[in-house]
Amino acid sequence: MTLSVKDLTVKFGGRTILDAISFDIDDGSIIGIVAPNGTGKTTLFNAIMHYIPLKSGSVAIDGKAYQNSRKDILKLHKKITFFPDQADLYENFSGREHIQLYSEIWQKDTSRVEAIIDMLHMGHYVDRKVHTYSLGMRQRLCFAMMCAANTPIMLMDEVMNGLDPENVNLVSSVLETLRSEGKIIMVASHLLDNLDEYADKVLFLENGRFIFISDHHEEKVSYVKGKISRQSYDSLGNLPDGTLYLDNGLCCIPIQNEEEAKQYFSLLRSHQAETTSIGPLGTADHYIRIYDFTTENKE
Ligand SMILES: Nc1ncnc2c1ncn2[C@@H]1O[C@H](COP(=O)(O)OP(=O)(O)OP(=O)(O)O)[C@@H](O)[C@H]1O
Repeated sequence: MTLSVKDLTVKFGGRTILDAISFDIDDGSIIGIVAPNGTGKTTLFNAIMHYIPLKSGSVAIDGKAYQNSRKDILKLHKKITFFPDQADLYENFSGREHIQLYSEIWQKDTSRVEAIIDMLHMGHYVDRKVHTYSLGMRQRLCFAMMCAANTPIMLMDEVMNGLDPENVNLVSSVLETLRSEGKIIMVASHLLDNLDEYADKVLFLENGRFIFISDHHEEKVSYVKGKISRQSYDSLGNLPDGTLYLDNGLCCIPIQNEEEAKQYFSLLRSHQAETTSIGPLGTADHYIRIYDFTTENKE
């Protein structure tokens, strides 16, 4: 299965939020979408779902484009689900009733309900009414509802919101299981390091377009990284092309081999660098590089 978005443009009151965006995603993929607040991540999901009527561009699954008609939208929603909004939960229903409802509507089969509850460790609270749930409990319920709908394409907006580290790990591992079952999953998230753990690619949105794609399957340049003051950085002397000094004080020096790694590691340490490490640039590093306009590259 392939989800194809072509030339998608969305404007609100003359302001362009998405500017002729195009991409294809094949099954068995998790794609992260990152950008600062208010950039257009949710708008992209709303447009794919046709919650916003498409005026320009198309959304197709396996080459079939879906129009704005009620009939087409119903067909589309059988294949794609959007992470439920916590505000849409029924306060006087139990978690189990929500999971059953989603299973009935999308799959006409409730046989997986118990397995989903076990998988997400919800057994101790799922029979209580939703109005007694904490933020994290509600979030896990919303995720369980998506698992119950079990559509081939899943749009996860801020899926990790309000989850503690243990539950972030749990939901991350379930996302990986869903990918291995062949799902297409898009995750808009501000948990940047977490995306590095499971996303196949991370797309960076700015001014209505994806301006950078970090492909986790491509071979990456390795860097020696360390946090140092601007003053210390300026006194480091000649550094290789491609060295970055990010606005959070992280100095990233590209290395070709172990010898260079040792050389620059010692150099950073001798300049009182904190938290030195070696590795490729992660999503968080790219985020600072891309969205912080005071970032400089050293010649
Ligand atoms: N229905 C709407 N009418 C007018 N403007 C809207 C509408 N929905 C969103 N916007 C605007 O579009 C821009 C993008 O909003 P969107 O919710 O897509 O951002 P986001 O990247 O998901 O942000 P966040 O990280 O805060 O969730 C914002 O400036 C927002 O105010």
